Amino acid sequence: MRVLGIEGTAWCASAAVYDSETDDVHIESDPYLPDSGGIHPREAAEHMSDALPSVVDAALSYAEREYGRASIDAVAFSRGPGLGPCLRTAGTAARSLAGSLSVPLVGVNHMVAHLEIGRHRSGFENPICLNASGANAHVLGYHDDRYRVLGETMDTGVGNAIDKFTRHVGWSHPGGPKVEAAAADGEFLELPYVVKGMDFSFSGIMSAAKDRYDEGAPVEDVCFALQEHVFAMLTEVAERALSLTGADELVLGGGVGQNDRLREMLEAMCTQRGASFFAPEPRFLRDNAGMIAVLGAKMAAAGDVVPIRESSVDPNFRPDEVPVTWRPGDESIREGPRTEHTERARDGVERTDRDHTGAEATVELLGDNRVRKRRRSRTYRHPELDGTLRRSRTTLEARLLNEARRAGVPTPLVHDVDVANATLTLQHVGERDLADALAHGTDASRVHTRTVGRHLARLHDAGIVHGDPTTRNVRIRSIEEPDANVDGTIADAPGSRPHTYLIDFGLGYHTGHVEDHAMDLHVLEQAVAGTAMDPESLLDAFESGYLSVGDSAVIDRLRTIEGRGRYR
Ligand SMILES: C[C@@H](O)[C@H](NC(=O)OP(=O)(O)OC[C@H]1O[C@@H](n2cnc3c(N)ncnc32)[C@H](O)[C@@H]1O)C(=O)O
Ligand SMILES: Nc1ncnc2c1ncn2[C@@H]1O[C@H](COP(=O)(O)OP(=O)(O)OP(=O)(O)O)[C@@H](O)[C@H]1O
Ligand SMILES: [Fe+2]
Repeated sequence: MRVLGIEGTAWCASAAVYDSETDDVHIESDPYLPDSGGIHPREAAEHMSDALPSVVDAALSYAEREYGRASIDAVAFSRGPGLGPCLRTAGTAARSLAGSLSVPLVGVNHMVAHLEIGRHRSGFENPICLNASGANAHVLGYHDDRYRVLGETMDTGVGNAIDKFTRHVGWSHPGGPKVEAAAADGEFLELPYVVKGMDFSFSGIMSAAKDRYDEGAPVEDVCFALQEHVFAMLTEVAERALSLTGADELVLGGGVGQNDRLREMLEAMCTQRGASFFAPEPRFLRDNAGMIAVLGAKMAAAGDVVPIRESSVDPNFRPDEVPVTWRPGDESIREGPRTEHTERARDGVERTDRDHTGAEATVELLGDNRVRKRRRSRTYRHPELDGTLRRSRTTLEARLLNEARRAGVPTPLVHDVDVANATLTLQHVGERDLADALAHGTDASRVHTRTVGRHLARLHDAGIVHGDPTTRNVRIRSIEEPDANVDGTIADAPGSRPHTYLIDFGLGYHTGHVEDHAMDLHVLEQAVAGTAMDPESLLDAFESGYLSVGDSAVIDRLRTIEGRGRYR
């Protein structure tokens, strides 16, 4: 099959021809470069209408030369996300071409295309994908017929964040390559580092970077520090996603993926944990119609075409809204191939009797009902950032584990704290992780998730957030008669051992803000929705547990967070 792809979400007017027999992708692009400042939506739309006809002509001439007349079988275009006026221009061009060539039209989600091109070029079966583009930043995994958003930016996209800093220092758009060049001569300085579970935010680090520059720090140093912090955050969340799902393949997508330092960090992280990493070549990372044509061919082959009258564009098109028609539905990130350590990590009850390597730490069983948790040095991080993070998270975890227990939330006892070696000796609790139980979808899982809701509400009431309440950070003990206990009350029976514990408080902090509390719930719900069987009833149980103790304003805020168009 041969597909003509059209890309026009924002800055890049592009057309491509993909031949699925030979796997050849020919791309013609004409970028919009603003004279000053960032991307102006009106100028970008004007560029799109001026430039698109000629790149389409060039792509069609190529197709005719290579494959002969009438060689195109379908036209694929980006339906969103992106700037409305640009999308509409590209959509109109695609519709009229499909009409004049008398071929079907395929509406492609641009972010899924960034992901699928990596999967296609790598040959990986079931990777986690990190999309690091201008207007977006998220980690995705395939589960239950959709690409689930496992984590994402809570404010701007990663490239836009970097571009805002370079505008502040007076550099022209795009800023990413300039920051990369300047960073080569820079030295480390400390900036904020914000990871919440698998979500992250850039606003704090960007205003701190501007402040450091305004205070006279050398711009090379600020650029160096920006890259070290921002890319370490992305690498950390990618590793967390691998750890949560047990996947052992990672692909990178998006324009910021052209950055050597980001690729180096991701490569190092994957090597350290025995996973495979792939980044497509730069022409497929930045916006391009090649990725639209390649995904368009897969969709067309699956019959996933769109009638012209239903082909309107969607500036807020999220990747998890796309029904994935071109992959077998029974594939899931949960079922992905396993490395030796994830095999051990995912084998159910026996897991507790073995040592374990998490995203951050190695947990060793010591006998005597104790475990030793050591935060390993991560070679991808700058040594200074690495040391600070490991030490501060160790101290914080010890303190918050104790405070949480005083607030009535079951946590392991802290037997010993060795900050210099980033090591804690803790009570061994529970029999397995909630994540392993959820994969089997039993009634008892609902009891446990309801209890997690109550635990988080108690924690929040005490002014603490967990910061990373994924299903790997809940330890459970089996409940013999789950049906008799569906209200989850047995944890409270006097003298009984708890059946649900919270662990891993290294990302926790003190706060009374409803927004921060709601983020905790969001992290838990993303983890459940992204990996569990029958997530709906689990989420209901979780929220009713939370409401039985906590503030309904937090649940209201959670709905707002979920509904937010977060990309700016
Ligand atoms: C919706 C769509 O229009 C949007 N497109 C987009 O963001 O363009 P993309 O090509 O994926 O990424 C552009 C960004 O990529 C950054 N960039 C390019 N080269 C870079 C480099 N060497 N280092 C860091 N950032 C780089 C630029 O500064 C710019 O912010 C998206 O994919 O989110
Ligand atoms: N006190 C404990 N009792 C029993 N098992 C534990 C305990 N602490 C940790 N574990 C086991 O070790 C695993 C990793 O621990 P933890 O989550 O604290 O480390 P981590 O590296 O921060 O993990 P991640 O970042 O993947 O959540 C847990 O999922 C759990 O299976
Ligand atoms: Fe893009």
